[in-house]
Formats: sequence, structure tokens, C-alpha cells
Amino acid sequence: MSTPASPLSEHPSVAVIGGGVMGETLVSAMRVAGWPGSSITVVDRNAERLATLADAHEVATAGAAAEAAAGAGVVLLAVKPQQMAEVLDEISAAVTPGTLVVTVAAALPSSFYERHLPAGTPVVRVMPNTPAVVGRGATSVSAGAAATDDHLALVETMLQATGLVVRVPEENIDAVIAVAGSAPAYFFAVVEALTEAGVMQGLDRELASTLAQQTFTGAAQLLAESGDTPQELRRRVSSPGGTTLAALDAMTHAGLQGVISAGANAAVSRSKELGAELAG
Ligand SMILES: NC(=O)C1=CN([C@@H]2O[C@H](COP(=O)(O)OP(=O)(O)OC[C@H]3O[C@@H](n4cnc5c(N)ncnc54)[C@H](OP(=O)(O)O)[C@@H]3O)[C@@H](O)[C@H]2O)C=CC1
Ligand SMILES: O=C(O)[C@@H]1CCC=N1
Repeated sequence: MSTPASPLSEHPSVAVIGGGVMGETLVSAMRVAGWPGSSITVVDRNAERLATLADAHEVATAGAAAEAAAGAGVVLLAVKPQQMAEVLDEISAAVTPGTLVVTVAAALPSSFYERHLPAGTPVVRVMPNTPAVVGRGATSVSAGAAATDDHLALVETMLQATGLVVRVPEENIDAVIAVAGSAPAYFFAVVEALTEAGVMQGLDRELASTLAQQTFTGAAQLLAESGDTPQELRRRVSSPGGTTLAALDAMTHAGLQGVISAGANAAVSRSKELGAELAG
């Protein structure tokens, strides 16, 4: 690492282990939040990807997780849950009493990290989502056993360019995954489904896709900017005896709430199942 620093200094050095979708999103956010590129070191086992990341965000790179973690104020773990044990065993010897460990992985409880790392290591779990890339994310942060309010505040600073950041107790993270972490994919799936419905009604596929995307992104922006509730905005589209109420009635009878709840419940179940599988 280039700039060893206390984790609670303003811009402590950060080792990012895993430069995939979330690793890159958070590197980009930290750069916007004022972290100098020289204070961020990224590791990814794909050399080409690593070079692209270094180029795009002007950050340092390292060849191995332990090398990046040595001397880092913060180690940010952004690998898949299934890859985590291997990474923790690799970095454990480089983690000192001053190191803050931050993880974005689903499923694994903070106790899993604490078991693999030196006693007393502060761990903060973060559950982001991909709209963080455009500063419209919805992210939760939760403290492990040794993490303090100061550690949470530092992580909030690291995430300040990602959008909304809320603190939740760790027991709520699976619910946050269901409602925020995984949820952008539900939205994209609904855009795809409406496009398909438009094609079935006779529209050209490209036109159906353009109309569905513009409508949903426009509706999301309206919701974000108007300050009105979804209920009120829905009411304004719905003329008595008109087409919208006919559509919404049909969706309700087809089980809209049940479909969404089934998805959220499945996300929670999978997180718990994966956690039990990997953490024992
Ligand atoms: N994507 C999302 O929307 C969200 C993801 N998360 C969490 O973020 C974490 C990362 O997910 P995501 O970014 O999507 O995954 P990606 O697969 O895109 O990124 C992980 C990266 O880490 C690399 N990697 C794995 N093991 C090592 C290692 N030992 N040393 C160096 N690099 C390594 C992977 O390489 P390789 O491809 O070769 O395995 C890959 O490039 C997950 O734990 C997930 O639960 C949380 C919220 C949202
Ligand atoms: O699908 C996953 O497991 C990860 C966690 C939340 C979003 N992506």
C-alpha cells in the first residue's frame, strides 16, 4: 500500500479486494468523495480488468490481496460470498488492530469475518445496490461486534457519493437485500416483461422497449422529484372507469403483491441458506 494511515483519519488508505461490479462502483464513489487515487489499491485476479480499473479511476493496484491489505487503514471486501473464506485467510496476517474491515457481501454474518480475522477486528457490513453507480443507490451499513460509531461514520463518508445510506441492525440486512440490494433487478425484469407485453399487443420490439424504458425511468424520476407518494401518483394516472384501473385490477387479481412478496421472500431465504452453507 502506498499510504498507510489510521482508519479514522479523513481519507485512510483503502485496499479494495475484488474489482468487479461492486468493487468498481465503490472505488468510483470514493474518488468522488475525495479519496486520492494513490490512497486506493485495488486487487482483482483478472489482470486485464485490473488495468482497466486503474486507468479509469487512477488508483493503485496490487498483485495479491495480502499485499494490498498490508498497511491499509481499511480493507474493503468485494468478492462473492463463496470466495470470501479464501480471501480472509489470505489477508488475516496483514490485518492489524488498527485495520477496519468493510464487506459488501450478502449472506455472511459479521461473526464469519470475526472468526477468520484477529480477535477484536472491527467489521462493518455494507449492503449497496447498483444505482450507486449514478449516485442514486440505497445502501445500508451495520456494525459487527467490535465496530464503533466512528467506524460507521467513516464508512458513511466512503459511501457519501453513492446516494442514500442508512444504518440498520445486522439482523435486518437480509430484508435490505430483498428491498434494495437485489431489487434493481426486479425493476429491470418488469421493464422486460412490459416490453414483451407490448410486442404481444402488436408493437415493434424496439419501439415497445423504448416506450417501456422511457415510461419507467420517467415515472421513477417523477416519484423521486415530485415529493408525492406512489399512491397519489398512481391515483393521478387512473381515470374512473378507465384503462389504468382496468390494468391495475387485472394485475391485482393476477397476484401482483404475491409475486413481489415471493421474490423478496426468496431473496431472504437464499441469503440465509447461503450464509448457513458457507458460515456453518
Ligand atoms: N452486484 C450487486 O448488485 C451487488 C453485489 N453485492 C455483493 O458484492 C460482492 C461482489 O459482487 P459483484 O461485484 O457483483 O461480483 P463480481 O464477480 O463482479 O466481482 C468480484 C470480483 O472479485 C474477483 N475476485 C474473486 N476472488 C478474488 C481474489 N481472491 N483476489 C482478487 N480478486 C478476486 C472476481 O474475479 P473472478 O471473476 O475471476 O471470480 C471478480 O472480478 C458479492 O459478495 C455480492 O454479494 C452486494 C450488493 C449488490
Ligand atoms: O445477487 C446477489 O447475491 C447480490 C447481492 C445483492 C445483489 N446482488
